Amino acid sequence: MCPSVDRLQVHLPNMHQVRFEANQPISSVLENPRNSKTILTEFFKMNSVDPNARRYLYREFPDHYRWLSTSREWQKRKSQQRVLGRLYVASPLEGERFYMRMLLNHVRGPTSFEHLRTVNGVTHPTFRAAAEALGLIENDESIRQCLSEACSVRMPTALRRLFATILVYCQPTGLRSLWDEFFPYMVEDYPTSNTTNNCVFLTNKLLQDLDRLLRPLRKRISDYTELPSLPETTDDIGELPSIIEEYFSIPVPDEDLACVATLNSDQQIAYDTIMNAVISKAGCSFFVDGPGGTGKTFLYRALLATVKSRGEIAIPTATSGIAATLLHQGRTSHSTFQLPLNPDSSSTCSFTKRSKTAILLKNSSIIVWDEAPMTHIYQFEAVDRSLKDLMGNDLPFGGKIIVFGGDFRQVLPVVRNGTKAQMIDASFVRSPMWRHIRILRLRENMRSRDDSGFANFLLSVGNGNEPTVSDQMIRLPTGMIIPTVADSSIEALIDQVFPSLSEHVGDGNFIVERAIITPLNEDADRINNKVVEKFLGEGKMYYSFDSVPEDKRNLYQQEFLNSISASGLPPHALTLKPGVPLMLLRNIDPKHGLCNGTRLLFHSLKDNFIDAEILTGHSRGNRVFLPRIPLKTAEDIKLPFEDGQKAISCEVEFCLDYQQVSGTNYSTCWHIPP
Ligand SMILES: Nc1ncnc2c1ncn2[C@@H]1O[C@H](COP(=O)(O)OP(=O)(O)OP(=O)(O)O)[C@@H](O)[C@H]1O
Repeated sequence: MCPSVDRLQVHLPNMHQVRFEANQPISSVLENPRNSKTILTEFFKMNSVDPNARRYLYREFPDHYRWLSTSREWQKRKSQQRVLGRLYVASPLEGERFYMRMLLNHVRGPTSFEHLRTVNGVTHPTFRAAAEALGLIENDESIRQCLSEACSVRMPTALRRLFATILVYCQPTGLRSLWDEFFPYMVEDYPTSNTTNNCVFLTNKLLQDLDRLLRPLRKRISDYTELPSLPETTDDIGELPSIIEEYFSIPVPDEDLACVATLNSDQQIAYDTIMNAVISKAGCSFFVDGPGGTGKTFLYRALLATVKSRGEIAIPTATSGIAATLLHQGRTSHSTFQLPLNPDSSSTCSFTKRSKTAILLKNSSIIVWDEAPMTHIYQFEAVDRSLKDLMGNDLPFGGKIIVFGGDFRQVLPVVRNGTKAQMIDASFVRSPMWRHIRILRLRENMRSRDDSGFANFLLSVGNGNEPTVSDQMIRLPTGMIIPTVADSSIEALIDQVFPSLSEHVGDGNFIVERAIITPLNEDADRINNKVVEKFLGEGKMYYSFDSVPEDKRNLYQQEFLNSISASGLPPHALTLKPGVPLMLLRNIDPKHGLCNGTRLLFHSLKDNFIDAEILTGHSRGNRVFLPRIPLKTAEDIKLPFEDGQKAISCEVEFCLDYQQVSGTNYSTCWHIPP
């Protein structure tokens, strides 16, 4: 019974229920002013006279105002009593009432039905149109609008990438008309051909470019039959030698080659040992073991650059997309080996012996696999089986030179709801192959060279040497703790991590070096909102469109779906301002630097896509456009319905990855004291 619940009417103008006696003349019923006052109309009235009332949504109103049924009016609540407001249900089949209810759940302080239909100064004829203008419902035209808005920025490269992303993730209908409409904008930066058939030249060039963008996403332009087809002569880019040609067409970065000259002593020993194996073609596997910051990635870059500059193939891969972006031409291990999504003890990789993947693997001199401790044992076994088969060699991994690397102190394979023992059992060290692997150790923390206290503390936590206080909690050194200050601890934390934020708006280097890490989405959302408030200017709210497939009876109300904060999905309402840092939550296009964990800088406010600049990885500095993408919640997530779908408004969240707590990928790593 506590807190009490007030039910709130939801009715269209003059469509509310009125009670009257059977013998009452209808004219007296209509003339009685009491009958035209409802909980909703009086909510509007209160908003028009009391500025304080405008702070609340309709459903929040009963917590601050009390409905007096005798006088039929709202009155400011004096007591601290907690009251919940619940709006009566409306089904999408009811049309306008459903959309009005949706608006009531998002618009604060409406003063009339007409005001509720007004978005950015425009009064829309229907509630549906208003909900659409506010970005609450998906529009049949949304993909077209997204592309046409993107055209106005006049960045054909980003536009072509956006078009490829839409092809893969958004399943657009009427593809041919989208192509026809946006073709001129996508080819704007191409040189014109002197040949008579300039249009054919531009079409083929665009098709080739799109095909190149689609390949890493495992699609081909020919999969989209509505589009013009790529002529035979140009469609053979992916034939046998071309994959190797493509590999060598990208030059070795000078800064990676320069790493070789500055290796520290541990790195040098590891480098020499591995290079000797490469030169003598002695098939063996290594594991580069080093706590966070000891220069594992630095060593891989040196190795990969040296091998490639010798004219040999070096394949860089990593378990997560974000680690892959740190390596030149790096791809996730899923994509490199075409690993099954849910492998078991007898799985193999899905590439065939004649595929391009197989050609590249077979001809490679070295494979570097970063973040190996995060990979499930079955995935290593699948790669081992497939490489043995490919190479016709029974040595571990078919006799290939593989350099695994990572840090077992960081993240082990994720076994959802698994115990510690299950996670350890799923890890590489439990594989029979582990005993064939030669361990190379890196010990000097290169990231915290000027802060040995922090480096030692981190190592002590990672090695499990730090004394626990109770419940396996460790005591943080006082210097790392921000003292609790009544209600403003979060503010103090934000000021510490992002000092003088307003002076650094748009400063990618400042932003990318700092982060606040928190294990719960709920806290991340709360902190994000506070940080975004500190940025100057008006924000733009991006909403998700949430739905449950097959929910024909509309069992799940919008506000319930909107309130779910599922792992891996951004919040329903995401406020962004220019200069705000973002983090991508999906592997959209790892090859071009867009993967789970990529950090971006939000550029400008657009209604239908996010215009941002990549701040991390090899694609740093590139501008990208991210459309709305349909996403599903994970299948094993505990929701009261199966197969829940959450089509989210955008892919980004200024939120922080909590996977790397002990890895300290960020220079400042603060823990919020409990
Ligand atoms: N020999 C070196 N000379 C100069 N700088 C180095 C050297 N080795 C590593 N660094 C620098 O130290 C920092 C940490 O290195 P790196 O990212 O390679 O560590 P890591 O072991 O891969 O860390 P993590 O486990 O957190 O991913 C980087 O900024 C890198 O450029």
